[in-house]
Amino acid sequence: MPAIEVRNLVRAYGPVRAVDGVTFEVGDGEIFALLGPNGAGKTTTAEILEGYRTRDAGSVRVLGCDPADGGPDHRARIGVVLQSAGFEEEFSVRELVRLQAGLYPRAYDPDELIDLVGLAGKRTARVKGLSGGQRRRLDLALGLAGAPELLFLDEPTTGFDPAARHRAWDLVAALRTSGTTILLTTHYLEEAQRLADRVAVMRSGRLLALGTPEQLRAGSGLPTVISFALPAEAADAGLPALSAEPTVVGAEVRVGSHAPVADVWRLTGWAVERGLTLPDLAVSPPALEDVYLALTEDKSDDRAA
Ligand SMILES: Nc1ncnc2c1ncn2[C@@H]1O[C@H](COP(=O)(O)OP(=O)(O)OP(=O)(O)O)[C@@H](O)[C@H]1O
Repeated sequence: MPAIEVRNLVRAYGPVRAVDGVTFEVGDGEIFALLGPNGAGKTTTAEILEGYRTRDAGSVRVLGCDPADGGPDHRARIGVVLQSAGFEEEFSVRELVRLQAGLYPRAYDPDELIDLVGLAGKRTARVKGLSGGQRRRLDLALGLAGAPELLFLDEPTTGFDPAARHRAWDLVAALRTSGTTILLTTHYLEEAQRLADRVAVMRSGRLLALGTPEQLRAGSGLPTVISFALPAEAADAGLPALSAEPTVVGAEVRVGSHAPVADVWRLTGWAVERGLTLPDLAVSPPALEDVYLALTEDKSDDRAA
C-alpha cells in the first residue's frame, strides 16, 4: 500500500485554485520532493495531507486514512516540520524536545535526537537565545520526536549554513535507511536531487512533471554541456565540426550537445593531433536545476504576487 495516495486534489481560495487537480502517490519508505515556484501550491498540498487544511475535491489517503478524519492514533504516526513553527521562548531545547517526545507512544530518546540535529551544545539554552538556523534544527528535532512513519519536511534547511545543511541531508539519508517515508518541499534543487527518490514539479496548482531526477533529466531534451578553455595558441586553429555551434566567451568555449560522446571524441582527437591540452574540459549532463528552470521559466506564477 502506498504511504500517500492523492487523486484529483482541488483546493481553492476564492478565485485562486491553489491546487488544481493533482494526482500522485508516494510509496512506503520513499522520499518524495514537491518542487515549484512560490505560490505553486506545495504547502497547500502538504497541509491537506497533514490534516491541517481541508480540500474542496478529490480523494486523499495518508497511511491508509483520510487525514481529514485522522484521530490521535493516526497523528501519532506522522511527523511534521513546518516552515515557521512557534516556540515557547522560555523553554530550553531539552525541555521542549522532552515534552514533544512525551506526547508519542514510541519516541526517540530526546538527548540522542538533540545530538542528531547538531544542537548538543545548546541542550540547556533557552529557545529565545537560538539563531534562525538553530531554530530550524529544533523544528527538525520536534518533527522527529515521535519516531514517525511518515515525515513532512517543509523547506527543512532554509537558513542553514552549508555544514548544517549537509548534516541535515545525512540525517534524512539515515531516516531513509530506517524506512521512514518523507514528503519534502524545498526550493533547493540540489537538496531534491540528492535526497529524493522521485520529484514532482508544481506550478499554478498543477503537476508539470513527475519522476525520478534521472527520468526528468533524460526526458527534458536538454543538452549536455561540453566546456573547455581554448589555449591561446589554438585561437586561430578553428574548432572541429561538432554537432552544435559552440559559443565562445573570452577563452571559454561551450557546446550544448545532444551527441556528447561523438563530440568529445572529435574534440579530443582534434586537440591530441595538435598537441593541445584543453584546460578545464568538463562534460556536464543537465542537472535537476536546469530541468526545473526549463519547466518553470517565463511562466511566473502571477498568483504568487
Ligand atoms: N490561507 C490562504 N488564503 C488565501 N490564499 C492562499 C492561502 N494559502 C495559500 N494561498 C494561495 O494559494 C496559492 C498557493 O500557495 P502555497 O502556499 O500552497 O504555495 P507554495 O508552493 O507552498 O509557495 P511557497 O514556495 O512560497 O511556500 C498562492 O497563490 C497563495 O497566495
